[in-house]
Amino acid sequence: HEDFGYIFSRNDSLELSCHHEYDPAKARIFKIIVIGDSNVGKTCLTYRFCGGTFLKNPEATIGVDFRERTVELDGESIKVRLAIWDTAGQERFRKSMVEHYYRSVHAVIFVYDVTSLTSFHSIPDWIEECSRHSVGPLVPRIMVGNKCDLRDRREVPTSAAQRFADSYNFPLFETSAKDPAEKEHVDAIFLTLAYRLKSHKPLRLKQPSVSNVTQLWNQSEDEGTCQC
Ligand SMILES: Nc1nc2c(ncn2[C@@H]2O[C@H](COP(=O)(O)OP(=O)(O)OP(=O)(O)O)[C@@H](O)[C@H]2O)c(=O)[nH]1
Ligand SMILES: [Mg+2]
Repeated sequence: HEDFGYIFSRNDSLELSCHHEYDPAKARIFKIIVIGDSNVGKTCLTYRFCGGTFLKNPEATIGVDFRERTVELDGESIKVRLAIWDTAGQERFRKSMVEHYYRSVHAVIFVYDVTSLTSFHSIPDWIEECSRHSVGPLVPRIMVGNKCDLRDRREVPTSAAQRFADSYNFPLFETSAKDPAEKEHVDAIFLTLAYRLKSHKPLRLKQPSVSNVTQLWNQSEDEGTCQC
């Protein structure tokens, strides 16, 4: 079937029927797309979250790579399956897939490379592509600046990225898929999104404990607090 979202839901029900302890009533699956220029580290970030390690020598993504991780929220009471679409940044490897990327998407992660101003300046184009594909305003969007481990090569100051993110009302995170010390932070970024998707309402998030994180949910005053 052409629609990969459909394949996901079929696999989902297959697996659900094989695992008796898995309560389908408590399992929800969300499609998250990871978008941004080629070479910003989308594959390494998603691999870090789903595989737990830094992927050495990744190849440019062709079309899309699917990754998935089930996370437990609120202790173990709620299981959420994150179906992560690691998209291709190179135009020639993505053009036939773009419609599939955006179909029935639940959340969008825009990634840039903090050592590449060009990749940061591309973000408006990615936002524009997203809007063109009728992704609704209620679909959460976040921005991630990757490769923070390359401190000497930084080209995108946090302050500029934060101003930009604020102007779109996006939370901003800066992290590194490579730095092992950032592993928990990468988890926290995806968990943040999972909580938001689960609750279906905007959340005001606490500043994560990792010091070089910048994040904001610029939401209204009457919102809850994330537990991560
Ligand atoms: N130093 C450093 N290098 C990274 C980091 N994340 C990714 N890289 C490197 O950046 C290069 C590109 O990483 P990918 O994850 O393949 O980039 P991508 O965004 O998936 O690229 P496309 O698939 O072409 O869109 C690789 O050489 C990675 O080793 C990071 O956090 N720090
Ligand atoms: Mg890739």
